[in-house]
Amino acid sequence: MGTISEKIFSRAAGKEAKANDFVLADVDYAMAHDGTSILAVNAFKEMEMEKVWDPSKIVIPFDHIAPANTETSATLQKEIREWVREQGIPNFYEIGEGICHQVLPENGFALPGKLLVGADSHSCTYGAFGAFATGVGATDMAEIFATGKLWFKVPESFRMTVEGSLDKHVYAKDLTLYLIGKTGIAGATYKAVEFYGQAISELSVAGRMTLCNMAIEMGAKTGIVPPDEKTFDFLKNRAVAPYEPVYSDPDASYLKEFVYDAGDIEPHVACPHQVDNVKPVGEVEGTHVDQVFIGTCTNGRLEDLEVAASVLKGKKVAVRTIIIPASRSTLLAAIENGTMEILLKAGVTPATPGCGPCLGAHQGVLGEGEVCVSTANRNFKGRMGKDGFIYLASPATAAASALTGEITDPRKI
Ligand SMILES: CC(C)[C@H](C(=O)O)[C@@H](O)C(=O)O
Ligand code: SF4
Repeated sequence: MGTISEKIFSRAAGKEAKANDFVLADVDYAMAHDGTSILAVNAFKEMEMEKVWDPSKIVIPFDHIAPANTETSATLQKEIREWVREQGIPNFYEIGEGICHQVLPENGFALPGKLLVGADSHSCTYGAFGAFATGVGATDMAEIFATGKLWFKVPESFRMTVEGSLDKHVYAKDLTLYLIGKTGIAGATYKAVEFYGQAISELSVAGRMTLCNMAIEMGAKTGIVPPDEKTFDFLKNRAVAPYEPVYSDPDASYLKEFVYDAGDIEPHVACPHQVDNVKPVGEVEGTHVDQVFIGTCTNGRLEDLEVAASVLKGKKVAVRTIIIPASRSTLLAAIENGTMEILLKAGVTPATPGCGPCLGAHQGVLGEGEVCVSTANRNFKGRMGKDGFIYLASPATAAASALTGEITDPRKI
């Protein structure tokens, strides 16, 4: 019978949908942020549309260059705010509320069985809740704004199982980088990757978000973790609508199945300039570091900040270290439980919840030849400054490297 994707598309298209079918599907929630909504809004206006299909289903967070860094971005943001007001879109999140991929789950939009589409490639993050969630371009988003529908080719699915438990000092990010290293940046192109196994069930909700966030980095259309009690607990008092969890059938058909052993996974880093250039941290230990960045939609959640604090507690960073909580509520929680104080005393520089320097626009871009250990999801050439070098790592590895000024195995701190 069906995979999770086939089942979600069957419901959303109102007829049985199988892998490779083309379907016109009803989108449950649509997201566009300050970086992409202006393009979508312009395309929407060009279509001579007046009203969006359903203002309550559209979510607009301001996170990418927030607060604005130039007059141009300030003016574009002003135009989006005006459009949001005109359209009566209630789910608008101002600068400082956080990164779109944190804001949607926290506010209960990322729900099992739903179809979510975002004008951002890391919208696959919501698959951590058993949704089918994917990124589209601005003109597709304009189509959704207008009609609430979009054409999809139902993806074929991969089944990735990670058996056993991760070691104590190995985190969701290490697991994710390991899987991307095995699959390659194009190894799962246009596939939906379903994740199974003990190591996946043992991941926290935040860890599952880290994993699904980076599904796109193996080329996947989305990554999906089947929802369980942890998911339902997280959604209690948050879900904006009733939802129905969807699971694959025992005889569902997968294009490929992969089985990995969590015991084989150690701390990993993705070396410049490609996300699948993944190595165990030991192979690059000692590499000089100029900046450490802990944050983003991949690893800016409370547990990530807590891990960093556990490494930095009572010590001082040796290089400039920027820490950006993924959302206002993450920042508040980190203040309330003392995490923020530990980090500040260790010498880190905080910034407004949002994307920060992740996309190379502001708040910590790199100088020529500089090296950054970052907890983000992309390390392409030019990503954080045109001649910078980015090593992607877990918050533990990033914090350990901040203490020494060189890439450091967190197990040795
Ligand atoms: C700006 C936006 C379109 C982009 C994306 O889609 O991923 C950004 O979030 C990124 O991570 O590069
Ligand atoms: S934090 Fe980085 S990867 Fe995530 S949405 Fe923002 S720019 Fe994109």
